[in-house]
Amino acid sequence: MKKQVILLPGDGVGPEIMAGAKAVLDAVAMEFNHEFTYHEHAIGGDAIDRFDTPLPEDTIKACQTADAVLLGAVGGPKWSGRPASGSPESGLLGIRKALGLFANLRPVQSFTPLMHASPLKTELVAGCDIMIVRELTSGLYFGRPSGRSADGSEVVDTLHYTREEIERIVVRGFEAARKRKGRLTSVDKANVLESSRMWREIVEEKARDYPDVTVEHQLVDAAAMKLITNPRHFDVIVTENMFGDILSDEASVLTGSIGMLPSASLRADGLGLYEPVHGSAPDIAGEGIANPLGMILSAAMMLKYSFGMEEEAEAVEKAVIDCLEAGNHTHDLDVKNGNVFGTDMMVRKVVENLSSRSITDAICSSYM
Ligand SMILES: NC(=O)C1=CN([C@@H]2O[C@H](COP(=O)(O)OP(=O)(O)OC[C@H]3O[C@@H](n4cnc5c(N)ncnc54)[C@H](O)[C@@H]3O)[C@@H](O)[C@H]2O)C=CC1
Ligand SMILES: CC(C)CC(=O)C(=O)O
Ligand SMILES: [Mg+2]
Repeated sequence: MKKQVILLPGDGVGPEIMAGAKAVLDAVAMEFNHEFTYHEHAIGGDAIDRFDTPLPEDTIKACQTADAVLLGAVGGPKWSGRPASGSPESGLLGIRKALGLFANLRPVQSFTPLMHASPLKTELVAGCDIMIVRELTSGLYFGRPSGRSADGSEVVDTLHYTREEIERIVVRGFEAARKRKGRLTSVDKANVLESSRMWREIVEEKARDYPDVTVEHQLVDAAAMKLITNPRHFDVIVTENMFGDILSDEASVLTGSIGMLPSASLRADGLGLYEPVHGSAPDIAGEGIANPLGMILSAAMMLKYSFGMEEEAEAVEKAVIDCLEAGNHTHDLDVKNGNVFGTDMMVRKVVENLSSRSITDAICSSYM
């Protein structure tokens, strides 16, 4: 199959891990006889520096006509003085909105070789497998008004939803639960927020169409606690944009590192943008030590969700697990034994599990 992928490396560790995902996709293309072509475009701080805007028109146009988009990360201290509306992060919010990517899937699973890398007890973490379904193009990150008064003494952000926006993400949550263990936890703050009350009503309405799914409601503060005290309780979590953002970083602790978590941001027709859950990690950028696995697993999600390449996606996931089982890891994973590798060597270990020695050498020599 021929597929055109837009690469948005962005800032900080973004370009370092993007190179790793591309190497893994090159291995998949060779092994499964596909042709992936890549076009790189600017976003975030990189786009501010080069084009004076965090989201150039050209980037939006390229993404709109692509088969899928891969994104590294945006942001960093270099651009921290800018107003929210011109920040690197606004470029990311902007591309999600421009492409209509309302459904953000964030799978969180505990990997057996990393069980001891989590600060949580192994008996709590073992067997965790959660899918966070986060609403991505509305809610608190997009509501208007948002801003500061002229004299600087007042600020406002707005949590706004239409019925249709809640319905479509709730349906995604039910659909995901139906394909998994059949349990849906809707997370809200209905004891305080009007938006959450409507969210709850809609979940109850949609539940009638999914008698095979067991539904519960949890308040977000209690859900944050239960994610740590009883993570295996959860199957699918469906929630508002900011709640999902916060809960997914928290849930990453179950896996041992935020560097492990991938995500897919999807539109109804299957167009997707794939990115790791973490940010640009400015504290380690340029050191060549970032964990590339969240980015690589995001590329696996692209193969599955945008290209329908289930077998190829499973091959990448297996290559990652085999790499970890061989004792390989990056510095962020607090594993006692084994080899601590930098980004490039970790990528090579994954590519080795997909390809012959000569192909691995060819791919990695051009990339490292
Ligand atoms: N999707 C995106 O592009 C996101 C961007 N950001 C932006 O990133 C910048 C930094 O934000 P932070 O709050 O520091 O969050 P962060 O996720 O970038 O980093 C948090 C901690 O996790 C570590 N970390 C993150 N990714 C890692 C990886 N792949 N390997 C090893 N360690 C890793 C970092 O070194 C840091 O100690 C900010 O400008 C923020 O707005 C934050 C979250 C998401
Ligand atoms: C705009 C982003 C920085 C929000 C975020 O942290 C995320 O999507 O994970
Ligand atoms: Mg986040």
